[in-house]
Amino acid sequence: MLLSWTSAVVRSAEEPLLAAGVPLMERAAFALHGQVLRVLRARRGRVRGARVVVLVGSGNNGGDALHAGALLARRGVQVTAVTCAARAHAGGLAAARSAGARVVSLVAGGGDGGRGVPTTTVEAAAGAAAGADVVLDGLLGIGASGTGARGPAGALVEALRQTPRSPHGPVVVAVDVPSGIGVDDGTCGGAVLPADLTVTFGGAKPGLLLPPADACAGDVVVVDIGLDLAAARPAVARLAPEDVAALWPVPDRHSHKYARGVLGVVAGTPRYPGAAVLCAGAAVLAGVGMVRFVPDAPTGRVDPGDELPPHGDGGPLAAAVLAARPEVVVGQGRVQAWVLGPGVDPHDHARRRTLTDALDAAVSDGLPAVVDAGALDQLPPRVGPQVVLTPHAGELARLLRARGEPVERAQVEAEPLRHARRAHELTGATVLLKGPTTVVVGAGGAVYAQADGPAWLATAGSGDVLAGILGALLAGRSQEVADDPGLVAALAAAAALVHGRAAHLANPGGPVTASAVAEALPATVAAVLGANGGARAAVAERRGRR
Ligand SMILES: NC(=O)C1=CN([C@@H]2O[C@H](COP(=O)(O)OP(=O)(O)OC[C@H]3O[C@@H](n4cnc5c(N)ncnc54)[C@H](O)[C@@H]3O)[C@@H](O)[C@H]2O)[C@@H](O)CC1
Ligand SMILES: [K+]
Repeated sequence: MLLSWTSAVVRSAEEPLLAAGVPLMERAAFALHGQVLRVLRARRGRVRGARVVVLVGSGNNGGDALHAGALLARRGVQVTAVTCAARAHAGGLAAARSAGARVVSLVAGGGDGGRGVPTTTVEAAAGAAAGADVVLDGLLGIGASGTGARGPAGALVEALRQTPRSPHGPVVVAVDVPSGIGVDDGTCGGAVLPADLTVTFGGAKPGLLLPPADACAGDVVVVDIGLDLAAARPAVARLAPEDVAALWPVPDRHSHKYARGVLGVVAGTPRYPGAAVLCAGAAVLAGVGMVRFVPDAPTGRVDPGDELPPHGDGGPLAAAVLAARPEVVVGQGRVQAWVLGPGVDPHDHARRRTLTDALDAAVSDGLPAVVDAGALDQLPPRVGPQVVLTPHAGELARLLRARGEPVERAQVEAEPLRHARRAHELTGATVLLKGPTTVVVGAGGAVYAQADGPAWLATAGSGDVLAGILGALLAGRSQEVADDPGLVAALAAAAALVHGRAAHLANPGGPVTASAVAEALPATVAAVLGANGGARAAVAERRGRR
C-alpha cells in the first residue's frame, strides 16, 4: 500500500529531527542523486559526461536539487543549475559551485544575493534543458502556495511544456513533487512541470496519488529520510495487489454458495440488456457465491416468495442474462448485497419500479449496495456508508446539483477529491468516483486513489463490469461490512484495482472490450491472490481438515 501524508504532517515530522540537527536535506539529496545515477545508467550506460540541468526555486526544494547536483558533478556529470528566483539555498549553491557545476540565473543578480551569477533567458534555459539527459525539477516542493509555479519559475515551466517531448528528450525527475501541483489536494491549476519520475522524501504526498496531478508524477519512488510517520494519519492511500489479496473473500472447504455471498442485481432493461449481462457476468466471474438477477414483475411487486420462477417468467432481459451466464438465478430471494442501476433507463417505468423497490429494501435492511447509473437519481437523502455510489464526473455533478450544489462536470474533473468528499458528506454513502484515477471516499475519512487500468478501459460497459466486481466483494464480505462500514471504501478500491488489472490482462497494450475485461477476471483474481492467496487457501484447507 502506498500511503501519503499532507505537507503539514510531513513538516511536523521533520521538525524534531531538524531541531536535533539531523541532516535531512543531505539524506534527501543523496537519495535523489542515486536515483538520477540510476536513470543515467539506464539511458546512456554510463554517468560521466552526462548532462543534467537543475531547476532551482527559492526554497529547500531547490536546496535538495542543488546538493544532488553537487554530488552528480563530483561523479563527472556536466551540471547546469538554473536559479529562478532572487534567492536560492545558500548551502546548496555553494556545494554545487565547489563541485564544478555551472550556475546561471533567470533573475538579474538573482540566486546568490547579487554575487554576480550570470543571467540567462527562459528560452536559453529551456533549450539547455531540452538537450540534457536529465532535468532535475527543484522549483517547488511542499512549501508551494497555490497551484502552478509563478514568476520566472512559471515562465520556465511554460516554456518547457511547449518544448515537444520526444523519446530522445530529457528524463524529468521531480524533487519531492512535480513543481506546481496542489501538493495536498492533487489539483493542477496553473503551470506544472510533468515528471517521468518523482523522488519523494519521507512519505508520498497526496498530490502524487490524486487526480489530476497524479498524471504529472510519473513513477513515484519514496525515499526514507528517517521521518516517523507511523503514528500520523495518512491522507490518501493506494492499494497494491497484496492489500487486495488480504481483502478478497477466499472460500474454504466448508464454504457453500450462500455462505460465500449472494448478490442481488437490478441492471439493464429489456431493450438494452447489455449492462445486465456484463454486470451479472462480472460478479459471477469475480467469484461471488451466487447472483440473483431480479426481473420486473409482470404486474406490481415481485412476490418475495418467488424464489425460482421458471426462466421464461423473467422476460427477454432475464433470458439474455441467462443465455450469457447460465449460473445466474432469476428471481427474488435473500441476498447479502445488491448492485442497483447499471444500464437502467429511468424512462422504463417497470424497470424503474423494480429498482426503487430493491433500493428501498437494501437501505431499510442496511445491506451493502452498489448504487450506479440509473439508481443514483433514486438515492434517498441519507444512507449509510455500506451504500457505495459509483458515479463518473458528470453523474457526480448531477447528484451534487440535485442537493443544491451548483457544480459542473469540469469542476468535478478539476477537483475530484473535493467533490467526492462533498458527496460523501451530503449523502453519507461511500463514494467511488470513476475516472482515469478512481477516487474513493468512505467512512472515517478514508480516501483511496487507484490508477490501475489502461486508458483503453474507458469503453462502453466498463462501469457495469466494475459494479459487478464490487457487488461480488460486498456480498462476500457483507458480515464484516456490517461490523465495520469503514471496510467498504477499501473494498471499493480493491474492486477498482482488479477491474484495472483485468483490463491489462485482457489485452496488454491494446484495446479491450468490457466483455473481455469480465472474462479476464478469474485469472486476474488468481494473479492478485498469487502466492499470498495460495498460502491462505492452504491454511483454510488445513483448518477444514481438523
Ligand atoms: N525542511 C527540511 O530540511 C527538508 C526539506 N526538504 C525539501 O524542502 C521542501 C520544502 O521546502 P520549502 O518549505 O523551503 O518550500 P519550497 O522549496 O517548496 O519553496 C517555497 C518557496 O517558493 C516560493 N513559492 C511559493 N509558492 C510559489 C509559486 N506558486 N510559484 C513560485 N514560487 C513560489 C516562495 O518563495 C516560498 O518560500 C520539500 O518539498 C523538500 O524538497 C527535504 O530536503 C527534506 C528536509
Ligand atoms: K519539485
